[in-house]
Amino acid sequence: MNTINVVAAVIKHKDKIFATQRGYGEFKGGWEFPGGKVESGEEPEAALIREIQEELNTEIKVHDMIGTIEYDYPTFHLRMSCYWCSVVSGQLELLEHEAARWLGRDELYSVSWLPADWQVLGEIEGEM
Ligand SMILES: Nc1nc2c([nH]c(=O)n2[C@H]2C[C@H](O)[C@@H](COP(=O)(O)OP(=O)(O)OP(=O)(O)O)O2)c(=O)[nH]1
Repeated sequence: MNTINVVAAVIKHKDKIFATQRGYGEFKGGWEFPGGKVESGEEPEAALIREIQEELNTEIKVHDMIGTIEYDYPTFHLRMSCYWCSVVSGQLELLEHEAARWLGRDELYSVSWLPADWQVLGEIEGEM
């Protein structure tokens, strides 16, 4: 099965994190951390900065890695590294997503996350 390498931004502000709802494709309607595929030869942190600029018109700073999810979807294997991030400049405009929410610790499980994402929520919850 082919593996896709994805990076995801867990953008934190005060005690909330930013979740987005996919606006298109196979997983439309599911909630995720914004990000996307790492291009060949690209450093993960640079890929994440690029993706957030493209999707949200916002410059971020990438902090520590939270963890790497490994998940088998029916047609591909996902390897997704998640990083704590903060906004440097920009307004988190939804250029590709359907909706977004700032979630507090007690609201973390209140959206329909993509299947792979559940793996990392415990880690995030523990560090919020
Ligand atoms: N960005 C992101 N993708 C996730 C998450 N959870 C999860 O299973 N995925 C999956 C969905 C997609 O199959 C894949 C990410 O691909 P993508 O479509 O966002 O990547 P991209 O922006 O480079 O996309 P494209 O140009 O190919 O449309 O990872 C998540 O929290 N964030």
